[in-house]
Amino acid sequence: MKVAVLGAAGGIGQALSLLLKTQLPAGSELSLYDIAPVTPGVAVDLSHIPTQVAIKGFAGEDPSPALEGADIVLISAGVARKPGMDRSDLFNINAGIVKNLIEKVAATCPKACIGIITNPVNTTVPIAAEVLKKAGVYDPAKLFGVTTLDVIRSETFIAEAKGLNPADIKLNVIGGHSGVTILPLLSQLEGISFTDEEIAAMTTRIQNAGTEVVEAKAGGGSATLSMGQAAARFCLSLVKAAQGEEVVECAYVDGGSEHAQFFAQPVRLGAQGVVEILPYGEVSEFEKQAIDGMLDTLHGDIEKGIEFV
Ligand SMILES: NC(=O)c1ccc[n+]([C@@H]2O[C@H](COP(=O)([O-])OP(=O)(O)OC[C@H]3O[C@@H](n4cnc5c(N)ncnc54)[C@H](O)[C@@H]3O)[C@@H](O)[C@H]2O)c1
Ligand SMILES: O=C(O)C[C@H](O)C(=O)O
Repeated sequence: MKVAVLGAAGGIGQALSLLLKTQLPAGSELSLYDIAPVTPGVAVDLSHIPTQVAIKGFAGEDPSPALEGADIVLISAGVARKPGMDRSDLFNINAGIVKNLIEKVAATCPKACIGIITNPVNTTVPIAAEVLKKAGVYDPAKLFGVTTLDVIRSETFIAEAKGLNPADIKLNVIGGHSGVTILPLLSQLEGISFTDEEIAAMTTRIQNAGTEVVEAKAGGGSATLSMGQAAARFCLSLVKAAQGEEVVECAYVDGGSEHAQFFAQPVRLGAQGVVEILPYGEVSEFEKQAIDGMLDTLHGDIEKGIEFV
């Protein structure tokens, strides 16, 4: 199993690469790519950690050498938010970066599962889909917007609020990955009850959690360490699924929703990526209204990505 991380010298890329170096199964290969010249050095640094995961770093304009033979490609290359910005403000720079990188993925490892972390995810994933379609290699079962950070934040905040172990919290977070398009399905939590006020406040906190980090970092970027953990969890789920384990994760995927072409919801993973896009189940009236309320934004975000390519 070979995993390529594009954007590997960045805040997320380095944290993610560290977690993968220590947690991928023995015999795996890790390939780090970034335009930053430090990237081979990041790989040398990580290579001194005693695990049976081979690691190599690549810098420069062309990611192709890093992509050769990759089974999984995780993309966090691009710019991050500063206070006062929305994720959509990153479109002008990140859309082109994702487009160029996906063209190389299409040419070099067209059968790889691709996890897009680069924001705005609601739009960069449709961009990736269009690029792969143009290259004639699009398999919707293998393209994911990584929304796992919304899931782990929900697990953390709910456990904190209710005095529980976060490991015991299991929930779906659906929609997309920005503001009102992030919807944790709190009504589905078994054995945990919330007042209407608590539901509204918890939903808002989860939706604004990215901004909470951006403001706390005061111009120094957005979530990197928690995102590294989230992306590692998602990647390790893909690896487990490839090895025959039954795994379900929420992700932003193509073609499983009545609401929008791309929608985050639970997906059952297997050796070839998505085996089945699962229904997200019963929702409360509050959640139904929240789904209706996110759709204009989500459709606009998706359209912007499709038009870009
Ligand atoms: N999906 C999510 O939940 C989530 C969470 C946090 C951050 N993000 C997004 O992830 C992205 C990266 O965030 P970060 O904090 O790691 O940023 P960062 O600035 O620390 O790192 C980005 C890296 O991308 C590299 N890069 C830029 N252009 C490149 C190119 N063309 N090819 C290869 N590498 C390139 C840079 O050299 C840098 O090392 C941002 O867009 C951010 O908004 C997404
Ligand atoms: O908020 C951001 O800009 C980064 C990321 O999407 C997050 O949710 O933390």
